[in-house]
Amino acid sequence: MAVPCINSTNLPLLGIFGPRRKVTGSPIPSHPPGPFEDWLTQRGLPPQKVAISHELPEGRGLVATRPVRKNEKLLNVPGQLLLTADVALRCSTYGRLLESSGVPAWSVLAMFLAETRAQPAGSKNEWGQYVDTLPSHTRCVLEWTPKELGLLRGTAAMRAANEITAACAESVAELDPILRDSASVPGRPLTETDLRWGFSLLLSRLVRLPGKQDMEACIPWADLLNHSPSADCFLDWDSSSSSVVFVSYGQKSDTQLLLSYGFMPALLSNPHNACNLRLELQHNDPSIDIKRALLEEVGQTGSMEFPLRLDSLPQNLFNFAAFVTTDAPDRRMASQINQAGLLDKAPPLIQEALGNGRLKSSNSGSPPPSGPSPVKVAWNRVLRQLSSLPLAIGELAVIALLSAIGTVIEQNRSLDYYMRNYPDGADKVVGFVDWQLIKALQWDHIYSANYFLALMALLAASLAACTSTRQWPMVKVARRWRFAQTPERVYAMAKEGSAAALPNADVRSMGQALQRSGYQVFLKERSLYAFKGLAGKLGPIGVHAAMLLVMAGVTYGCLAGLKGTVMVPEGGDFIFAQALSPRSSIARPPRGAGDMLHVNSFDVKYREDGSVDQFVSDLSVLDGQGRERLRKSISVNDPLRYQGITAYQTDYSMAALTVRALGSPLQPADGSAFNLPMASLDGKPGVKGKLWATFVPMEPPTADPRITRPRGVSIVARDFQTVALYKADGTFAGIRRPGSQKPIEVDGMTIVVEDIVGSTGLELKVDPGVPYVYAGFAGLMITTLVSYLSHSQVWALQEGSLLHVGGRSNRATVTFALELDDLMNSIPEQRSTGEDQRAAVEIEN
Ligand SMILES: C[S@@+](CC[C@H](N)C(=O)[O-])C[C@H]1O[C@@H](n2cnc3c(N)ncnc32)[C@H](O)[C@@H]1O
Repeated sequence: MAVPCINSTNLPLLGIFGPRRKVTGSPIPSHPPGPFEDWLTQRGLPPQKVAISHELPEGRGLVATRPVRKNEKLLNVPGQLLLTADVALRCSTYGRLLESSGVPAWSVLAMFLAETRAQPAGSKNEWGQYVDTLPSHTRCVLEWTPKELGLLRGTAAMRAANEITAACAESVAELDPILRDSASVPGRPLTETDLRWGFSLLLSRLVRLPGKQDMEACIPWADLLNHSPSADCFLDWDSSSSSVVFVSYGQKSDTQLLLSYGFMPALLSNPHNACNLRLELQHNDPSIDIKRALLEEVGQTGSMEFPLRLDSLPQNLFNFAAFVTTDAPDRRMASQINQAGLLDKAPPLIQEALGNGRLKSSNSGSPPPSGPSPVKVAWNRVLRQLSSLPLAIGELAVIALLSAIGTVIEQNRSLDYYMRNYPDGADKVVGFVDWQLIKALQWDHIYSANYFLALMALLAASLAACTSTRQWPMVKVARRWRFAQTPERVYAMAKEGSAAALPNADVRSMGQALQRSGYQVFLKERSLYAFKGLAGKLGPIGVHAAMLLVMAGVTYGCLAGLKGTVMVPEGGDFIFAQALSPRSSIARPPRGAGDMLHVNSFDVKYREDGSVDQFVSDLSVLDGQGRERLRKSISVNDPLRYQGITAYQTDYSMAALTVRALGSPLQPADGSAFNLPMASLDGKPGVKGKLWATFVPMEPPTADPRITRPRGVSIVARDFQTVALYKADGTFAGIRRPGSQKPIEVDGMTIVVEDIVGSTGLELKVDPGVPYVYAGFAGLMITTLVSYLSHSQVWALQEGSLLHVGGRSNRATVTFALELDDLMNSIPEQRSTGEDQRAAVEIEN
């Protein structure tokens, strides 16, 4: 007699051994044997220690009829009582159709149950007696109305319910052609409802028998055993009297029992009740990349699901939680995530895990590690906050905003300038910007304002923190040689990459091929690890370093630089040091600051249409002895550079008007030309744009107190091309081109405008940060390009004549897959050795 030997620890339905512990309960009467028991006996069921009872809280079930010893066999079910798919195919009217359709075992059984149920009484097949005892409803999810299903909305059970109903619908659809055929068979034609009943019966009764290669079967008699979550795997019983025989259907959660079996254990009575908890790496974790890389090494991803049960917690949940929360992830912690098992005592572990983030499970036997010092924890926290991406983006945004303000508002001008251009009161620029606000917020020198410099320092700290907490550890991980010791590891490492098993291939040939393609190859016995493009991992660090260099250069330039503006008339000169003022107390004048700058000439070049083309100053640098050290004509965007000092052409002015004015008391007796100083009318009421003016007196100065304003001709110039002359009474007299020698008679004077003497406006700068800024930008360009290099890794493991190869790349994955394909194709095929052939024969045998 074949006995289905079922162990309840890995089996959904039955246990056949006695209980591990006693339970108490009132004796429950068993049912007197009826036709079903007779049928069972006819089919070889031996006398049992249990009997059917119909008066159980769970409905029908089995009760023990005498005391059962611990580990005693409880049920003996003969082989001919197993209703398997093979048996069903043999007994079914649709056997051939079912066989040729290739539907799975559970569809065959569902069809057979439905078919048998539909057969008319008296002409049922040999399993009719059994099928007639089956309940017409199981209350499993397949019988729920859409409204009832809707109650699950928003719960994890909804997904499971959908999966079950979808699987059933798919199976029913597969059986549809056979259903249609059932109309031609004697008896009632089968409907989808019949089939669904069959499937719902199987959901609650089908057993998988591990001892019989996981064969699926319905087992009359044994399938009358009810489930108890506290059955302690096998049975609950009362040794004193007939007791209810319970079996554990397996360590099932309430949801599983509700959906598949149509009942729920009493609240909190099911220690196997579980709900899945998903833990993920935190997106703002500065170590997220390194953690991902470490998890990949151990074949995990950044997200894991853990079944939470009332009685125990999965050990690796804590190890994963510790890994997620730690500031110092390492390989050892990552490898502990794969530790299987359950913890019985969770709370202290939880505290420790979340307290210091470096928990080891109590099962490991060793005392928990002491953890990092509070200073280190605080330091790590600061680093983590600093390296947060949102913070860095915020810093950059504020710097960009302040830079925009600095671009719009002229920098380092006089207070007078700001008072004139940003008046207070009703004329505030854009309604709120006035000179007081500009001064208060240091917008007149925003790039050297203390808060701007502090912001730059903060950004620098963010970049440095990101480099040390994220990028450098990533490089360290990438530099490690990681050999795969099993084929599974090869394929796990190559996850989302390319992998293949090459027959008759040699790991050394693979190594040579990789080497030829520029990989660095490491071979350890049968295992190979190769990589290239490590620079791609270093690139981002270089980008950060270059940005830091640029920022350091800018800051150094701001603090240690000197600055000044001068307006020098043609022929005039000045000593650099006199015009330069330090930007902070640490600024030192450069070596050439004691030398002199002489303006040989200043010229304005005009286009044909009269518009200004360029301002050109011819400058000479003279040393203490008056020797010319450098001469250069500078123009806008083409400055003079001398020993760290840069002189830019930025402005111009009119210094004097050279005239001859016959009739004026200023006219020298020899009739030669003389200079009249010109004054800027910039900012005067009614004046727009640049305007200069001078005055030619008609009379000598008088001591008469009644004459307060001398009389004379006003000459006004907007550019170097023309001047306008106005009579003493203010009326317009005429226009003249300087140098045209054309005289004009005004108020009794004959005036000839010879020339306008210009002044060149120079901006002087000493910026010791410039070399660093340039170097930083050069580095930025190079490292940005380097960052785009792919970091590719390949693993290979020799297993007999089979070579397992896997690889992945962080960029250009398609190109990498093609490259790896080509490499694998290029490996010469090895002839199998005699040993390999022997091994193959043994396996076949
Ligand atoms: C394998 S059968 C057990 C025998 C079943 N009571 C019968 O009368 O045929 C599984 C079904 O029994 C019922 N059942 C089993 N254990 C139960 C329990 N502890 N509470 C309520 N119903 C239970 C459920 O309807 C379940 O779908």
